[in-house]
Amino acid sequence: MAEPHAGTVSVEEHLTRILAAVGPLPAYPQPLLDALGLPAAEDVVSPIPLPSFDNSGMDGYAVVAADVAGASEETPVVLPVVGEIGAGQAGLLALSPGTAAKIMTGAPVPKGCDAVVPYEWTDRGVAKVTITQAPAVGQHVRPAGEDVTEGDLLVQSGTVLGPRHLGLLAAVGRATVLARPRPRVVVISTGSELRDPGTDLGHDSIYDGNSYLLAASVKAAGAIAYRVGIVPDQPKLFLDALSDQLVRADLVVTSGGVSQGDFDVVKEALSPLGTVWFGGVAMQPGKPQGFGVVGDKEVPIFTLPGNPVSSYLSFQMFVLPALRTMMGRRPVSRPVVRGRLTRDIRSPKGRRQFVRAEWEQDGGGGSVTPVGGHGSHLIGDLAASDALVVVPEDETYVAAGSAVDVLLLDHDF
Ligand SMILES: Nc1nc2c(c(=O)[nH]1)N[C@H]1C(S)=C(S)[C@@H](COP(=O)(O)OP(=O)(O)OC[C@H]3O[C@@H](n4cnc5c(N)ncnc54)[C@H](O)[C@@H]3O)O[C@H]1N2
Ligand code: MOO
Repeated sequence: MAEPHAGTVSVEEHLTRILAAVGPLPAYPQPLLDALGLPAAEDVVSPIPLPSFDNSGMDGYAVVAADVAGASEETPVVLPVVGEIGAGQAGLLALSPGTAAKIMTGAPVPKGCDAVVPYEWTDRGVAKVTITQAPAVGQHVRPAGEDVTEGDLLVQSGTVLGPRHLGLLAAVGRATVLARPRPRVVVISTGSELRDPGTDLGHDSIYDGNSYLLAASVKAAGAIAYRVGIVPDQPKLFLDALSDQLVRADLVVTSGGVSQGDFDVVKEALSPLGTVWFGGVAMQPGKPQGFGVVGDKEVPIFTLPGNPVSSYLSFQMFVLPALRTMMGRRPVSRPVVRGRLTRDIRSPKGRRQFVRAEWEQDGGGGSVTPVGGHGSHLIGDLAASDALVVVPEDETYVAAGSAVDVLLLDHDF
């Protein structure tokens, strides 16, 4: 892990320290459905061709095309029916000239057969069949290897596995695919004022929104969230909860208790360990931050500020890139797009400000409208937003109409 650093740092400096301390989790063969949304950690080549054998594309009769070449309504061809071939029940291995066999869609075509006559071109006869239309050579026969050849590269390492990839891997017989596991993330909310949603609220208490905000963000990132119950502002209880949870954690995220208060439990509990840095990052919201490692296995821990918007933003800027690194996803940080600002913005000097906003796509670009105030407690405004306008540290005013950097919060990347 990187040496703890003192004082206020830039967003980039903080992120660089984090990414230096977090690496990809070791890949292992995962059942296909567990790998949905994860990048493949191997090049997958096909062990078999697809189709894997010549098979019928229609329900009908397997024939030798030359036998029925002259068939028409006026000059029907009658052939004896010598057998029936259902999908997955191939009895007949070869077809003699001058005969026909019933065949179902997907069933292997017998040797000697080079066309299938669909039922609609026949009288559907059982002992003998009358054929009134001639198939071309090869018609309705789906040849082996038409789709995929043995040895074809099906999925390149790094491809994020979606339904179509997983369907293809199953179709060639793969039961598992090598992928990095989803990080298991323990989310702990701290604060003696917190109550669980669904319980009664005292005059001085609030509902614990953050553990839901953060755990849902973890899940949205493709990782596994373990939301731990609320921990009151007592360092011993916090350390107990943390050590109970470390056994199942690849990463820990806490909320609250990291600024300058008299009861800042996370800072008080973890500072003596010497493995977690606490300090300011030059951003708003989200100035008070902490990052380091805990436990024998040096599990990375992010101690995020308690104000809901600060917590969410810190997740987006720091935790999300760490999780994506662990899963092997690229890019690790949300891409910046450019948009046109519809209203003036004021911003504090020396801190990069992230302004909650609504994005409106128009043609090739988009416009972006700030939502609500700057306060980092305004979770209502956060929920009404789907974008963040990024105002650089040295700018204190951005005029309506300016082109600005924007982070789109609901975009998959
Ligand atoms: N004297 C100073 N005070 C504060 C400073 C400072 O520099 N000097 N920084 C302010 C900033 S900026 C932030 S951000 C907050 C961060 O404080 P903490 O991380 O210690 O968080 P708490 O004090 O525990 O809580 C802050 C705020 O958020 C509410 N909260 C906490 N947890 C939750 C939760 N799970 N769900 C919903 N809301 C939560 C809490 O009730 C407080 O209102 O510090 C400033 N103070
Ligand atoms: O930095 Mo705090 O997160 O502004 O409210």
